[in-house]
Order: sequence, then structure tokens, then C-alpha cells
Amino acid sequence: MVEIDPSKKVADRYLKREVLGEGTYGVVYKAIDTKTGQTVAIKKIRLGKQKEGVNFTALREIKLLKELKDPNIIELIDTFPHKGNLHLVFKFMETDLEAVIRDRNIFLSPADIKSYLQMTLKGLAYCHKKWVLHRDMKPNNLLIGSNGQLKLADFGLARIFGSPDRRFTHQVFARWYRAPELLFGTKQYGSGVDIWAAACIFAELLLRRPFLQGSSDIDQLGKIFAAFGTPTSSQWPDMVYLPDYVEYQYVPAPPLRSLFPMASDDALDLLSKMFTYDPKARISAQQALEHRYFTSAPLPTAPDKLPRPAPKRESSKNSEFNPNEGPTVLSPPRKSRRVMPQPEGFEGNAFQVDKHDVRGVEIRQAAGENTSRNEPVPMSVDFSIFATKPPNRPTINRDVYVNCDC
Ligand SMILES: Nc1ncnc2c1ncn2[C@@H]1O[C@H](COP(=O)(O)OP(=O)(O)OP(=O)(O)O)[C@@H](O)[C@H]1O
Repeated sequence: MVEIDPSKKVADRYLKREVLGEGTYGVVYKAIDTKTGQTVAIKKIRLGKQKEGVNFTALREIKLLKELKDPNIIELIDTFPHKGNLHLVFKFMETDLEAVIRDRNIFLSPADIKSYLQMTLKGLAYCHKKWVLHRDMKPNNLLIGSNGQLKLADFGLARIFGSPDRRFTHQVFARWYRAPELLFGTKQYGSGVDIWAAACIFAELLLRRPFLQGSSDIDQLGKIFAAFGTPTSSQWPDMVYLPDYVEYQYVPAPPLRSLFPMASDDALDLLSKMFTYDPKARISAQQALEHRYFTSAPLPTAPDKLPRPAPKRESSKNSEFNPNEGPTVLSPPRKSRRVMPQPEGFEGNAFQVDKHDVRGVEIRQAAGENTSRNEPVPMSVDFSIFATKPPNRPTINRDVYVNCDC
């Protein structure tokens, strides 16, 4: 049984502990569910202008999210309104894929990468089958539990609560996972946007750093075209009709192998199918799961055998939530989360670093603090095609609407 101080209880059930962090939609707290004794994470959603309460459409959609039950989807245990905010209660998860990718002490074998991708695609396939898009896939939205199970988090929130406000610095990486149709301003898109993002995550697992780090929407498209060649109208017939379409100078695609020297042929074949330009021709999550990459050796590592960073520290039994304390950001500190190992002697400047970007400066400082160029990097990756400089933190402000045609 859990001792309860009534002043610390939320909705007569949850005992608040420390702040886990703040995301796009608001603060996330750790809490104890006094009904079950389970540790949970409560996401408090700021409702902004909708002071009168959550609108009915949002409530209906949240009800749908509650019905999404799959081993690779984070379970929405409960929802309740409190002091004008909506609270979403999720199972507490130890860490996330971003922390795994960034952890320089972790070596990811091809079988480990396969396992993480497989769990990501299984979660996507389940939701796409139910006509729900994620729309904001990125490594820190892929949570990892104590048994190594990866679960997709924040499913559908982008649709329900509107496009995340990209002015917040913690949201700025989302552009790197955006599909080209979104960057060209499509208003009607489908499950292909999640597949593109999953491909970026696959690439990131292989390279151990974000693959396509655009500093603006235009630059993002430039980075995509530099990697895969400028799309031709035969490759992507509908491209020229997209609202923000602009013609880019033609550049041919370098061999994919040159970008991912360590990847197997099967991995490259699947990657190229996930990175298909035309969303109509892009592989689906289910088809991707049936790709031979998942049945050829090495087989995916069992989730409980996967390497993981040290779990976020447990709050002590006596620790009490203090609303006056600053947020406690748990392992790893957000500041160092995007610090990447850098290649020796690389002198390119493919990524412009905005000197005025406070977070950018913070990253460079963090890089100085936490990484050394001479330190061995315990990962079988090739960094040679990437710049040494940490990227700018981009912002996105375009809103898009869901029209799932999956
Ligand atoms: N179910 C959970 N279990 C444990 N920690 C969680 C859980 N959900 C979120 N967190 C943590 O709470 C913090 C805020 O999460 P949130 O999802 O709101 O934003 P984010 O993932 O950091 O950024 P974004 O809003 O861009 O997705 C993060 O540190 C995240 O790891």
C-alpha cells in the first residue's frame, strides 16, 4: 500500500513525484498510481485558449487512442481533466531510443538495430491498420521499458492537439524526420509520413547520428535530394502539384552504399524502399515487416537482451514533488542528448550553425564538455559524410492536416 498525502494527490488517485521533463504539449510528471501501486508518467496538456475545457473532438479522439492496445504502443492508462488541463496517464518507461543512440558506451550490433526497427514498424503497422497516424515520429518518442520493449509514444497527439509549436526548442528536431511531401506543403497525406520518419530513425541507428539535419524546410529538402538525388517526375509524378513545390537543381543520387558503408544489402534494400519519394509507392509498415531483412541472419535480438542506457533514476520513496523546484531532467540530460561523436579531420561545413541560436551554442558547449575527439567511439558507424559541426536547431511552423490514405 502507498502512503498518501492528500495534498499531493491528483484526481484522487495519482501521487505526484518529480517532473520528468517538458515536451511539446506540456510537463510530464512521474507519479504513483495509488490504485495499482504502478509507477506512471502523467502528461499534463496545456489547453491554451480552450480554457472552457477540452473540445469534444479531442475527447473523442483520445477515447480512440485509449483503445490502441499493442505491445509496441505506449498504453494510455487513464485521462482526466484537472485545473483546466487535460492529464494523460501512461505506463512509466525507463528510457527512449534517442538515449540509446546517443549513449557512447552502447554498441549496437546489426541484430540490435534490426530489433529496434522491427518493434518500431510493428507499432506503426498496428496503428496504421486502425487508420491512426503518428505524425511526429522521432527517436525520443520511441520509449523503452524495463524489459527492452520499445513502445511508440505520442501517437495521434499531433492531430488531436494541433501541430506542435516548433518555436519551443525541444521540438526543433522534428524537421529531420519530415517526409518530402510535408516539406512541399501537402495538405493530404497518409501513413507514408510515418514510414519516412521511421526510415530516418533506421538510418540514425546505422549511423549513430541524425541522418538528414536540415536547418530550414528548404535546406531539409536540399539534404534529402543530396542523399537520394533530386526526384524526377517519373519517380514522383504528383510532386510538381504540391502547394509549396519549387524546382531544385538536379543532382544525381550517390550510391546508397556510400552513405551507409556498414549496412547489409538487405538493410540497404529496405532503407531505399522506406525512403521512396512518391508516398504512393513507399513501402508500408506491414510490407516492411515482411521484408527479407527481418528473416535473414542475424535475426533480431530479443528485446530483453538489447543494450540500454542506465535507467532513469528511481525517485526515493520519501521524495516529494515540489512544484517550486525546477524540472528534474533525467538521464541523459537534454543538453547532451544530441551531442554526437565527430569524425577526425572533417573540414566541411555542410551544416550552417546559426551563431544566434542559443540552443546551438549550448550544444557546442556540451560537445566540448562531454566528448573528446580522441575518445574511441564504440559503435560501428561511418561519419565521414557528415559535418563536424553540431547542427542548427531548426524550427517548423507550418501546420498540416491529416487525411490518412493508408
Ligand atoms: N511514459 C513515459 N515514461 C517515462 N518518461 C516519459 C514518458 N513519457 C514522457 N516521458 C519523459 O518526459 C519528458 C517529456 O516528454 P514529452 O513526450 O512530453 O516530450 P519529449 O519527448 O521530450 O519531446 P516532444 O514533445 O518533442 O516529443 C521526456 O524526458 C520523456 O522522456
